[in-house]
Amino acid sequence: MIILLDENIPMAEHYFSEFVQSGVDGKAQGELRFKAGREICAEDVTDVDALIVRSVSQVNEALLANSPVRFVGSCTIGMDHIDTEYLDKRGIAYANAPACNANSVVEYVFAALSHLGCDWQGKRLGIIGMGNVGSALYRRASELGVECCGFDPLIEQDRYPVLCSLDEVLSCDIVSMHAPLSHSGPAPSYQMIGEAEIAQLRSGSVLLNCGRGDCLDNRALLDRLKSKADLFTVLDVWQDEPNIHADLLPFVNIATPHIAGYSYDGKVKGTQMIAGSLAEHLGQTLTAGKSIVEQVQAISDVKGATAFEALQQLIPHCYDIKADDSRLRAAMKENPNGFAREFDRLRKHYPKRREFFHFRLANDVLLPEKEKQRLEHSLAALGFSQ
Ligand SMILES: NC(=O)C1=CN([C@@H]2O[C@H](COP(=O)(O)OP(=O)(O)OC[C@H]3O[C@@H](n4cnc5c(N)ncnc54)[C@H](O)[C@@H]3O)[C@@H](O)[C@H]2O)C=CC1
Ligand SMILES: O=C(O)C(=O)[C@H](O)COP(=O)(O)O
Repeated sequence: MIILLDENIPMAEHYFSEFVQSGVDGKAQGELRFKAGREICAEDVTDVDALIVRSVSQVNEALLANSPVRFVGSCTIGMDHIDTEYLDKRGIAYANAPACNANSVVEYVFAALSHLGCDWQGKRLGIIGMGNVGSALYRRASELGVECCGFDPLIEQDRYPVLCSLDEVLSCDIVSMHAPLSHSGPAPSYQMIGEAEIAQLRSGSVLLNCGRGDCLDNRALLDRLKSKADLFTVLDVWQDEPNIHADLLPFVNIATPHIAGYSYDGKVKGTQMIAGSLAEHLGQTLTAGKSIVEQVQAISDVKGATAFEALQQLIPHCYDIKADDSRLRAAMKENPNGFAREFDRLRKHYPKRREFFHFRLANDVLLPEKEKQRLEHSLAALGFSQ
């Protein structure tokens, strides 16, 4: 079997080699091939049986019309790059990796708020899209005592009493976008947050987009930020990636190159899930074992006069979102004519980022009793090891 994979798939050999194992004569019965996701084209798949991609490869008729591909796997949550209608028509099996990096995105949101100095206690959080990511964010924020509500037109309210109108979400102190991209259907999300919705955002509120760039009208956002810089904005996803809008970047408080879901744990889980789906498609059982070494790292020397200040010190030890932001700005400054290349380069060479459960606070922070309790509770709610 010949498998073509996006080169940006960690542990790909570990999980996919068994599909091209040696035959009786010692020769491999197939091949794993790797290519940059954005460059995968029709000529690459003329003899390929399975195609394993990430979000940057457009999988559609133009790519697959003359190929024998029977299985497409995307090691991502999002599926907007896959023309499932076409694959259904051709009888090509496909799979994505639901929730693989949902925890990574949730941690990104808290890292961003912490970096902005936005103490979530007493704030209202509005979530757009209450799927795996949105509901995980909802659960975690609720445990932290944050008042939350969510907008999701595709879920029945009876199933989820926290659901509310988009207007209500937009009136919150923190608005976090986690909708998938869609252009049609009952609730198209393409530019669902446009000029009118942006105008509804309260002065001093925080807007985060960690879903898809096209759900937010970047031009309208820039207009608002230019006329009144009264919002805090966190953009992980952008319109027209990787050609992000250069003029928007300076107005955004935290800017990252679509890496909210890039924890190593989340990415490897995506690889493993898709290898499992391919095995299932082939009627096999995946034999590759777990590839990640679980280790808890102790963090000490954390200080602060409040629980939030202590968290502000602790979180960057685990995930330093400011470093992601600085790398993006520095790369764009150094190479103003090569934004797209820099965006992709940062994604390809993304440092290994472990999720919060790999860390534990090792020192006693000198805090008043009430703050101490809040810190302990917050550490557990955020998923740190004890
Ligand atoms: N920035 C990043 O690195 C990452 C981004 N994502 C994006 O986040 C999206 C959401 O991920 P999950 O929650 O795991 O997906 P999911 O499929 O579990 O849930 C998506 C939810 O959004 C809702 N929805 C659909 N259209 C909507 C609309 N117009 N307005 C509000 N809600 C709408 C759906 O009903 C569903 O409940 C993915 O589709 C992907 O595009 C996911 C992972 C990482
Ligand atoms: O899982 C998703 O959906 C995402 O947005 C991915 O984390 C994005 O990563 P790439 O697929 O673009 O590497």
